[in-house]
Amino acid sequence: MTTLSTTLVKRLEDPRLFRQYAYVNGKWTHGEGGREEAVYDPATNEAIGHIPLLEAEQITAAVDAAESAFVHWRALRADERCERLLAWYDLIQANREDLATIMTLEQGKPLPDARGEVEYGASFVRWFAEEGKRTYGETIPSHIPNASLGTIKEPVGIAAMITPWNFPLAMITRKAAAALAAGCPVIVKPANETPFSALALAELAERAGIPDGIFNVVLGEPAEVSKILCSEPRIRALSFTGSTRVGRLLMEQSAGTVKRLSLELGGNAPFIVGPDMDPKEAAYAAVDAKFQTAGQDCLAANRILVHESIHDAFVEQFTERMAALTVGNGLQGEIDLGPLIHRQAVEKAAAIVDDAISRGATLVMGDQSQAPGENFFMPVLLTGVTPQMKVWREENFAPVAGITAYSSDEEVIELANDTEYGLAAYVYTHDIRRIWKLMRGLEYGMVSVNSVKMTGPPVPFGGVKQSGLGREGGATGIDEYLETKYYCLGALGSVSGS
Ligand SMILES: NC(=O)c1ccc[n+]([C@@H]2O[C@H](COP(=O)([O-])OP(=O)(O)OC[C@H]3O[C@@H](n4cnc5c(N)ncnc54)[C@H](O)[C@@H]3O)[C@@H](O)[C@H]2O)c1
Ligand SMILES: N[C@@H](CC=O)C(=O)O
Repeated sequence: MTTLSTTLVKRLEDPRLFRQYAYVNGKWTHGEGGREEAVYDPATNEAIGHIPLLEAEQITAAVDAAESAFVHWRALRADERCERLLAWYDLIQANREDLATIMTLEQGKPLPDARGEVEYGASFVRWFAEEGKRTYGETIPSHIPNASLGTIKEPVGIAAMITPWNFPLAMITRKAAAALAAGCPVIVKPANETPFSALALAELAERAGIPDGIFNVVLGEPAEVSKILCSEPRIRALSFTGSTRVGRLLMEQSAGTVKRLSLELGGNAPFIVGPDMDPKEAAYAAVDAKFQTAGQDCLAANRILVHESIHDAFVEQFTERMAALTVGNGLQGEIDLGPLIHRQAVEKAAAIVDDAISRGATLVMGDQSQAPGENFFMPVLLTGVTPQMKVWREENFAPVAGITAYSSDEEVIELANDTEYGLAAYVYTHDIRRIWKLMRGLEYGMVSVNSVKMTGPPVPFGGVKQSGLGREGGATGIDEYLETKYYCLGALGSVSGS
């Protein structure tokens, strides 16, 4: 296996967090077929390490291990699982700096954002550690003479998790902590672009005393591994975060084993600005909501819909704020936007901008000759965006902002809903009647009013329409990994209150 890159060796306080193996049944595992893949720093295109591509039998071995380990893990008391999860949480926090460095190197996001993601990811571990103690069943007033009825909650079984590269740590912990707290073993398949954050989490899970076979990280050719995970009958739940395209595919592949599915898919968020808003306040918020993680965020404000009465003032303020954004290597200094994940993402962004211009949009800002490297894309502002353009129809997943003017609440609701996606929407207005009307009229799983920040452990995160199924986080996130068992205790004699 390749040696550690010198950049990483120098930067990590604990180099054992950087692993170039899969993690199965508590063992660091290489690929039995000898296949491997390089992982690149998107800022420099330098290989930072290699990962093994496991063979089919090795994926099945992970399921075997999870199946054996499940027996003991589910039998632990909820407070015992809570203690292991809290130990994991403490270790993630204690190693925050190294985890952030690994993340910036493999994903490209600026170091302060990576630190923020570690914090965010850890917060789900603490949340679900506690929620695991509150998986209550219920008693049901009986309609059957002399019987007691009720429900108990039981772990669904082995849970597989397939996660994306844009949030390489938090998208794992938001799923895995819920499953582990519920008593389920977990098999994670991270994105091949960003495997090292997942492997560092595995190292810390081992140190936290999470038993062998309970937290596994498998690596391989994505379509190959996913097919095995989806068709494996012993895997009872599949939780996926990623594109709607791949989500549909996994749904089809899981039909044969009728799995419990949680799907956190793409978004195409509208950002609606009412006529009563201060253009500067709204424009600054819109810049924040669009350009985080260089626009590679499922919550990114893709379609900015501004009331015609303040459109020009808004564009002026947006442009001014946007001009101050810095683009560069996330490890160096005060950077707002890192690189995109790879060259294809840059090409896709350029094609979306060209398409918009060819259909009549105006390019207000975004000079690509200023890009500091092959995988960088300078932030773009387009005005005069219409529903016919790709920038409107597709989740652009790039720092490309499109502004459209509208004239009435009815029109803006129709425009905002004109998409197959339904993850999150932003509303900026202080008019309470307008807030209520928009909140109710928008076909989205999450609506954030006058706030860019909307996520966190207590929140039932998720979308409607083709943005997904189910919710992660919050009081109900753990239900994705629990079965309800109904019981009827009959022939009890006369039961008082039945
Ligand atoms: N709703 C949410 O919470 C949320 C959060 C983060 C990202 N996302 C979405 O994720 C997408 C970006 O991430 P991405 O590019 O990694 O998504 P992606 O769908 O390409 O990949 C996601 C995962 O699926 C795997 N995969 C890719 N092709 C596959 C195939 N043919 N068969 C099986 N597995 C395959 C990848 O290796 C990765 O692990 C965006 O659409 C974004 O909106 C959604
Ligand atoms: N920002 C989102 C991830 C989407 O890409 C989150 O908080 O979950």
